[in-house]
Amino acid sequence: MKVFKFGGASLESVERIRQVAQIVQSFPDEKLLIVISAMAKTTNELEKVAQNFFLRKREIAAQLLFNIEQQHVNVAEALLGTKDHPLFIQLQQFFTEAEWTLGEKPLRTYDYYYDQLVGLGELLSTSIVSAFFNSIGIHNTWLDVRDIFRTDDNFRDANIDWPYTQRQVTEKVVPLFNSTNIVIAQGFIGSTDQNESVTLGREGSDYSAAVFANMLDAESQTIWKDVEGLKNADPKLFPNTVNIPEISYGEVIEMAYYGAQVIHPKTIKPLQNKQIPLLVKCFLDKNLPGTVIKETVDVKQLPPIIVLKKNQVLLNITSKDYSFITEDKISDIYEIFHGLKVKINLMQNGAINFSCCIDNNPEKIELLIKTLHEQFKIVYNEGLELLTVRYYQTGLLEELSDGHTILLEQRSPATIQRLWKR
Ligand SMILES: Nc1ncnc2c1ncn2[C@@H]1O[C@H](COP(=O)(O)OP(=O)(O)O)[C@@H](O)[C@H]1O
Ligand SMILES: N[C@@H](CC(=O)OP(=O)(O)O)C(=O)O
Repeated sequence: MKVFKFGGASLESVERIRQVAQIVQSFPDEKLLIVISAMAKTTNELEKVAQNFFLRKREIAAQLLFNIEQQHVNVAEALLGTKDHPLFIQLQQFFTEAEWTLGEKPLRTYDYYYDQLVGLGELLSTSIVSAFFNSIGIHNTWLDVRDIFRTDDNFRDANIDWPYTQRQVTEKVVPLFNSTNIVIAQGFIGSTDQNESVTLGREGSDYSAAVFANMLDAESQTIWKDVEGLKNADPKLFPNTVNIPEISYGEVIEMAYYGAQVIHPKTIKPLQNKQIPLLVKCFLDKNLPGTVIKETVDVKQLPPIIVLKKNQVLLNITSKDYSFITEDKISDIYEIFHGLKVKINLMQNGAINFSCCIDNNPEKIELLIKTLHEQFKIVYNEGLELLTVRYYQTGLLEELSDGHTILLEQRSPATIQRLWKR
């Protein structure tokens, strides 16, 4: 059994979906559990639907939803060559359910409504791909992953109930492979014990695939991307990147921790626990070697690994009476960050101040500053970038930093981080 994951970029257009079909066809007789994300940009569009609904701008929300419907119906029609197919009834049902949600008064939290609306993207994309595959002879079974992945009600970042979900996988998913070679399921979503839809965090489909791989004891998980494999930096941000043929789980966890937006940070643990290799392959050319992520790889083989996080904010936190920032105060500061679920990307403390760098997330930052302000004086600086280089070399570091004003720096033998203003 292999687990495949196709992300939004691979479903960007009718042509790309046909390319995905060709990849799947090149694995005849394999048992494949295929996890699929929403078509490119759909999740962002659905977020706008949720925001407008919550702001009680129902007409705008309904119009945005209608646009998404049109776009999906067009793709489905282009792939199937007809509108006379049960798929269109299924799509209609999904949209009717979303319209019911839009008809409600938003009495519960934003995160709850977000999850009821935003997971729609994966239900649509999987239904379309499944129907298209069946129409061209790639026989498969469509699975509603909300019947399998049981989570808590931590909406927008739900946690999987592993024992319950494992039982569901064993009792409901494994038997499907007696009558089909291919099962298609949604990434990113699950459901609570009250049958409320949840999402697992943005870009969480890699993680969904890893949960399946773990629970199915898969021989490997492959994530199909628009890049030749895992590279030493994001090729959209840096020229002259190189492909990394082999890298360890630990190193990928570090990359994700520092903000590399290529593999979801939660993906590795379920795979590492069962020593399942993670392959990163290019859907544009499946013959490229890609990257193998496994337990041990000699770090001497690795090039310098570069991660750049944009849109950072530096907070300088000082006690109001200029007293020392000692352990008790640091503990208060941590509690505030933890309570508001704000991740610190870099921190440093001096005698009377504590500096830290966080993502500029407008949803959270206002409340964070307000809460910190009750005890501390806050100065903040926006529009910054955080560079992390592992296995750094001086020449490269100076080249990358050239012309930038460095506001904070931290280094260990393996890693350097620099927060700068361009
Ligand atoms: N170190 C890296 N190696 C390769 N790609 C990277 C890296 N860091 C960031 N990326 C970006 O990840 C993108 C692919 O991931 P993503 O857009 O999330 O795909 P999908 O949504 O289809 O799964 C690439 O186009 C690339 O710009
Ligand atoms: N569609 C969701 C989940 C996901 O993982 O997408 P992708 O595989 O395209 O990053 C998102 O955009 O967050």
